[in-house]
Amino acid sequence: MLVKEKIVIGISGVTNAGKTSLSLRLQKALPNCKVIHQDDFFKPPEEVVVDSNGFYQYDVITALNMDAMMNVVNAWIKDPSGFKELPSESHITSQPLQYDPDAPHILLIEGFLMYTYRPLLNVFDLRYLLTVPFDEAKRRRSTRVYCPEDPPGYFEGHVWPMYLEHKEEIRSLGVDIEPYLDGTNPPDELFRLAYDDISAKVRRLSSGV
Ligand SMILES: Nc1ncnc2c1ncn2[C@@H]1O[C@H](COP(=O)(O)OP(=O)(O)OP(=O)(O)O)[C@@H](O)[C@H]1O
Ligand SMILES: NC(=O)c1ccc[n+]([C@@H]2O[C@H](CO)[C@@H](O)[C@H]2O)c1
Repeated sequence: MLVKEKIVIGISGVTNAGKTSLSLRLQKALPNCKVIHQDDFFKPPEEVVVDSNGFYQYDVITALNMDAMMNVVNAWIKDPSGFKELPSESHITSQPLQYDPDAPHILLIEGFLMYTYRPLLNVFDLRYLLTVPFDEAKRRRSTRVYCPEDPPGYFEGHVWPMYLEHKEEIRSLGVDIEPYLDGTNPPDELFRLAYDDISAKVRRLSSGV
């Protein structure tokens, strides 16, 4: 008998910290686990504000369709084993890769801007933050192609300052965060650190001891 049958876990952190890679690995290893990616809910460019430098303001909450994201989250909360009420399952991984009828359902939500958005903040049972320093985040980001592409100076002029503001807001709100995960760990080590911490806490939350 489970004390808690549904557990929602946040994997947040700066751009390119490794959130997507880590979440997909965790999904393969955790029982009854699905993943939602916040990046799937960006508004189209024509709905994103452009500042006086010509920078699209992508790294703020208004660039995301959070109502649509909350609809998917709430659909999982209502019925973690199916999404019959949604027209499409495209914004959530379709099926868990590990089944265990005696284990709770787990939802991993990964995204860069989640712990200052109150409707989502209150849904999490566990909140993780992946950190990487400025130089590493910038280096990794320079290997990626976003749509629209990052213009010169975008990382220093928009992405990183917005991240710092977000981190400060998390601190000032007093949001509870699990021990930070160091995203500069090699992928296997990072996975092991996260998996061990999450599985111990899921066991504790679901059994009530
Ligand atoms: N532990 C790691 N060590 C080194 N590089 C990593 C690690 N994890 C991911 N990467 C690399 O960093 C880049 C970003 O990874 P990933 O997409 O998982 O991060 P993210 O935090 O989801 O990024 P974004 O917020 O931009 O979507 C990729 O090029 C990936 O190969
Ligand atoms: N997915 C998108 O529409 C998009 C477009 C431009 C930039 N981004 C970046 O994604 C990161 C979060 O993963 C943010 O740092 C955005 O700048 C996303």
